[in-house]
Amino acid sequence: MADEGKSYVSAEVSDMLESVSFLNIAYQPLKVFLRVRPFSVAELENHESQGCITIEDCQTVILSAPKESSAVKNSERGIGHSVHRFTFSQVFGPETTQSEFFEGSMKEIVRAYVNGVNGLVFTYGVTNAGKTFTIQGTSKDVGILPRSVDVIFNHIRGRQYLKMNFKPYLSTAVKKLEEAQAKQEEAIKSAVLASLKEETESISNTITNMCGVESTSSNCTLKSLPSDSLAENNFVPLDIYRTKMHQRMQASVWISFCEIYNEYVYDLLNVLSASKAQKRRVLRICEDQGGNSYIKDLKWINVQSAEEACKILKIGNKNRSFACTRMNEQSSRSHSIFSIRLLRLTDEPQPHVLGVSELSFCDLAGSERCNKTQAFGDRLKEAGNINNSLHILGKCIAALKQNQNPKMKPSYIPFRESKLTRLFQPFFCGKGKACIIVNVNQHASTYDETLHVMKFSAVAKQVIQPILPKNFDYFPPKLAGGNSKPAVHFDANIAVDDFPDSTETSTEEEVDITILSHEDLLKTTENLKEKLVAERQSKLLLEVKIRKEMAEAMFRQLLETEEAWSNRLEDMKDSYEEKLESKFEMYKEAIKKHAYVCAMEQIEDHYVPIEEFLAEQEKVEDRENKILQLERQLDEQSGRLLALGSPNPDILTTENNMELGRNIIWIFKVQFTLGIVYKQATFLLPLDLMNKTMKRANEGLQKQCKEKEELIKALKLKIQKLNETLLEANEGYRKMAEENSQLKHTIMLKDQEMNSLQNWATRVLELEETVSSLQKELEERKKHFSVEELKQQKARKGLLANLKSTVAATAGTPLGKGWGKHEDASSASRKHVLWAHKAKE
Ligand SMILES: Nc1ncnc2c1ncn2[C@@H]1O[C@H](COP(=O)(O)OP(=O)(O)OP(=O)(O)O)[C@@H](O)[C@H]1O
Repeated sequence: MADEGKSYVSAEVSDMLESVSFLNIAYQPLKVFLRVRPFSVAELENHESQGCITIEDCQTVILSAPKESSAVKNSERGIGHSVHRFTFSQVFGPETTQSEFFEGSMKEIVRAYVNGVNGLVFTYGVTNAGKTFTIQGTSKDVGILPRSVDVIFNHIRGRQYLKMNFKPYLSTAVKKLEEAQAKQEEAIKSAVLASLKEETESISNTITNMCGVESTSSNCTLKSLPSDSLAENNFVPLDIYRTKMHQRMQASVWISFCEIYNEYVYDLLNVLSASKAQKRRVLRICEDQGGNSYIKDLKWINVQSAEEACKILKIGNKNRSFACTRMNEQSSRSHSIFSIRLLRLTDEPQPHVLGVSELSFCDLAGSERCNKTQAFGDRLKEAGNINNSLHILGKCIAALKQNQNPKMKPSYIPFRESKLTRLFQPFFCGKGKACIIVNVNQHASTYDETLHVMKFSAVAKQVIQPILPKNFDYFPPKLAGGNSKPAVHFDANIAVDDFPDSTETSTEEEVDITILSHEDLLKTTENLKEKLVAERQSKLLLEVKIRKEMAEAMFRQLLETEEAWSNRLEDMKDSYEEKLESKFEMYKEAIKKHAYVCAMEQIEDHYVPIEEFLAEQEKVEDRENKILQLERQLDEQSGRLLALGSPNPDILTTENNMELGRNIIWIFKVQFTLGIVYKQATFLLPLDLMNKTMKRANEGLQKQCKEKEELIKALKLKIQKLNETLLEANEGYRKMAEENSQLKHTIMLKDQEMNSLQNWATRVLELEETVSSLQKELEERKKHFSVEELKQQKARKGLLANLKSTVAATAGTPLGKGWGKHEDASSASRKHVLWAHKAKE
């Protein structure tokens, strides 16, 4: 049995954790929850149940491959196992209710979120595994998203900031809006809400029932929820996490909903015209100065109740890309991201922002293979894009896991290769807590896909997540006021309770110094001086520490950026090289093909099969032989004829002896062999006809000879033509050689392109130089800072001298007045020094 998903973290990572402990970064393993969905009646009837998944305990499941699965076939071939064991942060069986699941998985994240820590939850699994059910649920049985919204609104109840003049901006910033802009926001919200028809409000009604807006007690849900639903779901009150919130704090909730479909980002809250013919606008992913990704121009809608939030969820769902696959009638074909930003503001007439935290729910598209869904055309393209982005997510998780092992060479994490991972990147780099919900069904038919999902989660479970300390601003927020001027300063990860209350005053400052004696005053002055020095020293130390941390963080960021760039360059170089090589090959092939086709065409025109040619040649030789034979025969016959022309006396005697008037019968046997035909002719001729006959035979033979000669001529002509064809083929070959040389020339040009790529590499070197110059600058700044330090010390000495002389000079004057002036002057000079220092910085 393969044992997967165990935590191998402690031994490997402890060294690394020690080495970075000075940065006070908290590390915690990524939480991975498994939810097994129950069978539906139809599935049980289809015999989908084959005992593939067995829950061993609350953290372990065992997967046993069914007979038809590839896993069984592979294990029979000796590749892999047919039984696998996986461990998770927690396993939720098919009988788990929505509320139990929310309790077990989301508690920690939502609690951290309302206290200012960002959170990301995403569901991973094959189509029809219950991802959407887990996040959104049904109108009767809501999922983790509506439940989290409910907890958030219960948490901020009574302290909601109802105006819309503070709005989330970029990735972690807040923008202060003018009155007109705030009104515009209200109009946008009304337009979005108006797009939802009245009759489709069942979810939100349920939520209204659940949270019972008019009710104030924490168990209002129990009171207002329908009794049957309560019995069915064993519902647990949602607002049990109502934490002690600073009474003087207000909160404003903003919501966005988008989808990544075929690697394009779309805003699901964009109101489209009723005709639906309008094309959806594609949004871009950008980065702010801190390197945080955000979706440019994404709509953020201010919501003031859980009901409104659910309406918005419903509106977004209407615009989502669903399709009917073979495995799920309403399959999500995109990754959807529902985000809630909580702005924490001070409770003042002119509030200022204390912090922003974000909670995102990402419902990933199903990770099925294309053949299982029987996808074609658009569906196939979707499946390809879904699989690609999930594959890159898997690659990032694997690289994160590898990089946490200090013994292994750090590998490049391809966050930028897909939109999804680009948006998730900050969560894996310390922006907040992330958790993965792995959804699986128990179908035997999707066993192989489920096994794949489990393997992904086994790797994910070993990832250690860094959580940056609250005072460590790794992602410095850009802050903008009404006119995009810097307005408010806050740290996204600082909890409200951690903020010092600026309105509180020290009791010491409130002492009336006019009632003190001269000695007491001197003592107080001395005390104050000491305190001042101590305070300054501690501030300086703090500043040095902060600067050091900042410098280290910056340096690290620079190194990371440099590494990322050089990796990217390497990748680009490799891919260009690959592309060039494949193009060369393509061109080569194309030219070869072209040349071959041309040669074939030429040959086809003049083609004489070699067998035919040889047969013709044989025939010619045959006929030549026959002609020779015939000539020889002719000679013989003409010799005989000549002999007959001067008759032998013996013969004549014999002839005389023969009957007069009787013709002498000469029997000639003329054998002709013309071509393939053998002809035997027997002539019985009277002597006087013989000459004529011979003459005719001679003529015939001559005619035949002529014919043969003509045939020979024709054959010679054919041979000549064949020779010409050969010459042409030769010419074609020569042209091909020429084209080949042209190709070589092209290759040379491509080589030059390669050289230009090498110039890129030189640019990398230049970048390195820039980094070193930045380092130098940093050094200089440090030096500068120490010089400033010296100056400040001098100013401080001058300040003290001033103080002394003023005390001496005011010995006879009313104390309060002189002291007050002196205080003003010294604070002015202090401010002056500080301003000068800031300006130099
Ligand atoms: N825990 C559960 N209890 C009861 N029914 C469930 C559960 N999980 C899922 N279902 C039901 O299974 C079906 C498929 O679930 P769902 O649509 O959530 O799958 P999915 O993984 O989101 O699929 P896709 O990726 O195709 O969108 C739905 O009808 C849903 O109601």
